[in-house]
Amino acid sequence: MSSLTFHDVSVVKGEAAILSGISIALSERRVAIIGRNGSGKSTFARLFNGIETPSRGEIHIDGVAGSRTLRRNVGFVFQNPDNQIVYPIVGEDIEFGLKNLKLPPAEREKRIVAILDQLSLHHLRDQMTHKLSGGEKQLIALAGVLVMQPKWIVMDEPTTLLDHWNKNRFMRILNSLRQNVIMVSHDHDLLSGFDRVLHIDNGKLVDDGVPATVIPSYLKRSKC
Ligand SMILES: Nc1ncnc2c1ncn2[C@@H]1O[C@H](COP(=O)(O)OP(=O)(O)OP(=O)(O)O)[C@@H](O)[C@H]1O
Repeated sequence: MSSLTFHDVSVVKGEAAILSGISIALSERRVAIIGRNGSGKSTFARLFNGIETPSRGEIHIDGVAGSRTLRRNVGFVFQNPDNQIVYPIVGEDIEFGLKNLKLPPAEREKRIVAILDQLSLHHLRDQMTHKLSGGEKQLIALAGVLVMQPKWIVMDEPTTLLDHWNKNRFMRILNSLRQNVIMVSHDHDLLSGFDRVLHIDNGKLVDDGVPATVIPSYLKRSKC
C-alpha cells in the first residue's frame, strides 16, 4: 500500500496565498477533490506529482520527499488531452516517456502492448493523434501515463470535455485501474463510489470524509 503525505504545505504566488497549511495522509484507492472555481484544487492536484512545488512544508510518498520521486511515482492526466499529447502518431506518443526512461526497445514494446490491451486501444496505435475524437484522445493521454507504471494517478477534471458515453467509458476504465487515483471533479455523480472526498475552499482543506457526508455538506454550503 502506497501513501502520500502533506506536512503543513502552503503555496504562495506573489502576495497571494493559494493554499495554506495543508496536512493530510492519503492511502485510499480512490480520492476526489471538490470545491468551487478558484478554490485551489488544481494547484493542490499539481503538488502531488511535483509540477507545482510547495512554498512551505513537505510532501512525501512512502516516506520519501522530493519532486523527482513524486514525478516518478505519480502520473498526471490533464483536463484537456491536447495539453498532454505531443507526438503525431498514437504509438509514438505512448512511447515518448519510455524513451526518456531509456528503456530498451523490447521492454518498451512489451509495455505499450500491455497498455493497449488493458484499455482496448490497439486499433488506434498507428492513427494520427490530431484525428482522434476527444474521448479517444483522453484515453491515449491516460495510456501515456499508465505505461510509465506510476503508483498513483492524479486527474484534473478528466471527464469535463467528454460526452456522456465517453465519460462512462472513462470511469469504467478508471474503476478497473490497480493504481491509487486522485481526481479533481465538479461532476459529483461520478464520485459516489470513491473512498474519500477532500473539499478545498479558499486554499484550505475544509472537509474530508466519505462522499455521502462531504458532498451533501458542500452542496449545502454552496447554497449560502
Ligand atoms: N501562477 C499563479 N499566480 C497567481 N495566482 C495564481 C496562479 N495559479 C493560480 N492562481 C490563483 O490561485 C487560485 C486557485 O487556482 P486553481 O487553478 O488552483 O483553482 P481551481 O480550484 O482549480 O479552479 P477551477 O475550478 O476554476 O479550475 C485562483 O484564484 C488562481 O487565480
